[in-house]
Amino acid sequence: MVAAGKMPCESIGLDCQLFVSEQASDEKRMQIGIVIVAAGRGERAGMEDGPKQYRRIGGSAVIAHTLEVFLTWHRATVVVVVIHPDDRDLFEKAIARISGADRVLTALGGATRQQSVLAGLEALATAEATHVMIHDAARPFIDHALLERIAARLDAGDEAVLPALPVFDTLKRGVGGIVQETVPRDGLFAAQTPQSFRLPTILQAHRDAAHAGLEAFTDDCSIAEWSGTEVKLVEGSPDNVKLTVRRDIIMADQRMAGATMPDVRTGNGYDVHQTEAGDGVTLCGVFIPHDQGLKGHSDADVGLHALTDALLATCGAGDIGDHFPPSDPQWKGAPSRIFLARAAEIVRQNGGTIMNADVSLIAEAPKIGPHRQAMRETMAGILEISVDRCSVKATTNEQIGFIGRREGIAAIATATVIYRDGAS
Ligand SMILES: Nc1ccn([C@@H]2O[C@H](COP(=O)(O)OP(=O)(O)OP(=O)(O)O)[C@@H](O)[C@H]2O)c(=O)n1
Ligand SMILES: C[C@](O)(CO)[C@H](O)COP(=O)(O)O
Repeated sequence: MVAAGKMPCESIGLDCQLFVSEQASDEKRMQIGIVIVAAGRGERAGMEDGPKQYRRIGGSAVIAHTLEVFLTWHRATVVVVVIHPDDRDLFEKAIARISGADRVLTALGGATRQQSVLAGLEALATAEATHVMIHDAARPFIDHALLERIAARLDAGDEAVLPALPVFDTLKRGVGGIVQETVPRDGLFAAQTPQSFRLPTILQAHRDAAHAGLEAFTDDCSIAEWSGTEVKLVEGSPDNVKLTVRRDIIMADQRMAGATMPDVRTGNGYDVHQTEAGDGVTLCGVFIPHDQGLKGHSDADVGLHALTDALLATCGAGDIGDHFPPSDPQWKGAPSRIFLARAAEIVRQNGGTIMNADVSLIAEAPKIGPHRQAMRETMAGILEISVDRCSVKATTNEQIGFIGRREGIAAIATATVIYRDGAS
């Protein structure tokens, strides 16, 4: 249905590219651009932890959730995000892991939401869009079903569309803590976003309002109403709440966390060391008396080396040689538990929880079975996880090849890690 392509553009704020999609013929007449306003300070939510649109809910910034919904909606052509000039770093960090984020255009916002929207509309006007959906970054629970309901109204020719829900509470007007009157709620609706328009209509209305010095509009439909445009109501979504106060963010975090798919990653590792004359080998942290030793810069523990690589692989952190180069004399004869502990630390620093560690040892001798439990307990101790999450298996090489000739011992390992925030 949609073939996405890139088109270079002049960025207003940051380097960027426009996201352009070729619509199927039935939708070709309409190009729906998106403006997401994210330049507010979020004072009502408290500024101690930064503007609310960059606070984390369910492991990602609020704005990342919002943006993802639009970037994955097949009818969105151009996406403009309006940011505060002080928030460039916060924005880039927040969207770094979103697929398609490199195709987002940014503009710089103003002191009021109204000014920020106008900046976004002006940016959109330079791109190919016939219609626009204007959305609050602070409404991360927007969904495709609501976008489709609104788009259907635009397809039908409506100039201005407002998603809204009827007000169910009894409404009071109060002054100084005293109720003055009960306000009839019949016909009253709570306005949501994305408020959606034919682009030339709302752009002109916004420009006219600004020229007239009218700066107190809190939403875009008010401006359309002021300009004499008929605004059609569509049913909003009860989930599409705006995060306004601190409690909203806490609730949103709990809700997102419950809904977020776990980010489960697996990594594998392999290691081999040559045998040499000696009196024993260290495998998975356990010394086993034997008629051979293992040659290596450290203690040559192939099991823990393979597992170290497997863990590093779950967060793209390179391999054991990157962190503990064999050329570095400080690792001479080092116990390999140091390497594994460091890999576990790196995983945790990236937001990972180690779920499982599995090592297969491939050795003609010594016999591993009698030591397997001690090995599992050693691994569990180093990784600080329970023993039932650690596994050690062993096999001979059926007397074939270098392992079969007792010239070396090898290990392969698999690690499973769940990441909360996405590894960085
Ligand atoms: N100057 C502004 C003010 C608001 N917004 C955006 O408009 C949306 C809705 O505004 P609101 O919830 O009022 O956000 P804030 O202005 O940030 O909040 P507060 O009034 O509590 O400071 C938010 O996504 C906000 O970032 C904006 O882009 N530019
Ligand atoms: C646009 C809006 O989200 C619709 O409900 C709302 O008007 C923003 O107003 P606020 O007063 O800045 O919260």
